[in-house]
Amino acid sequence: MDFLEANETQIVIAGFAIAIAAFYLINSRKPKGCLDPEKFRDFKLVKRTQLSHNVAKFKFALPTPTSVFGLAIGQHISCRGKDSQGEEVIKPYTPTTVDTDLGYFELVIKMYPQGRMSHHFREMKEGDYLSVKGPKGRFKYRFGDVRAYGMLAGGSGITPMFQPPERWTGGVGFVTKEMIKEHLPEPAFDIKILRCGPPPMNKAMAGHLEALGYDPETLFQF
Ligand SMILES: Cc1cc2nc3c(=O)[nH]c(=O)nc-3n(C[C@H](O)[C@H](O)[C@H](O)COP(=O)(O)OP(=O)(O)OC[C@H]3O[C@@H](n4cnc5c(N)ncnc54)[C@H](O)[C@@H]3O)c2cc1C
Repeated sequence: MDFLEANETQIVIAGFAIAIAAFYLINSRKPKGCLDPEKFRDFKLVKRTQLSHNVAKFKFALPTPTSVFGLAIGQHISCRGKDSQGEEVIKPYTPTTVDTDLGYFELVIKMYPQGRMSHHFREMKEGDYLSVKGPKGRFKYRFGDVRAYGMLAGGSGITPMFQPPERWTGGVGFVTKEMIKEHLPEPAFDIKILRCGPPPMNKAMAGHLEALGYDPETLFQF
């Protein structure tokens, strides 16, 4: 009996040792990200592309050409800058790139005339550094979690939706109830509808989704 108990203890200890070794092996193989959730880190602006009169794409370099940013799809970052009065300002932004884009990340920013962080981005030149902290956010995309996603986006809320699809194949334009019915998965327990837009749009979409019979449990607002 004593012999059996001693053997069982050894098996349990061996099991623990294997589990710890496997944990370290898996984690040492996982590429480390460049973000720190506690501390701001600086990234160099290497390219700035004007997309319209008030929207620009900002490309930032990671420490090496093979570095991984370390941001799950659907999560965002905090960016720190200075407003026109020289006061510190921190705002959330969602990169349009994903972790398979090695060595860099990109932000698409809409700059408002009186916007505080907009001022910082408007002033940024190639070679300047941006302070970034993260990852942040309640939403985490995991493949297979639901059967289908539906996405409703407007304004700068389009940026989180740029991440998952290679190319947008859904509808474009003023979003009506009919448009939702045509393009989004029908109400069901195993789908998720994501929405991200200006507050009036989010409110209108919430009304349409409720009227169409979507369960609130299947809705997520960024
Ligand atoms: C999760 C998340 C992700 C986001 N991702 C992106 C992204 O990828 N790209 C992007 O461009 N944005 C994104 N945003 C929005 C972003 O965080 C900022 O809200 C946006 O850049 C505006 O910030 P700002 O400091 O420039 O403007 P603010 O200073 O907040 O001003 C916003 C607007 O209000 C007006 N305003 C400000 N003060 C007054 C006042 N006293 N009276 C009247 N009007 C006033 C300004 O003129 C401007 O039009 C995201 C937001 C969230 C929550």
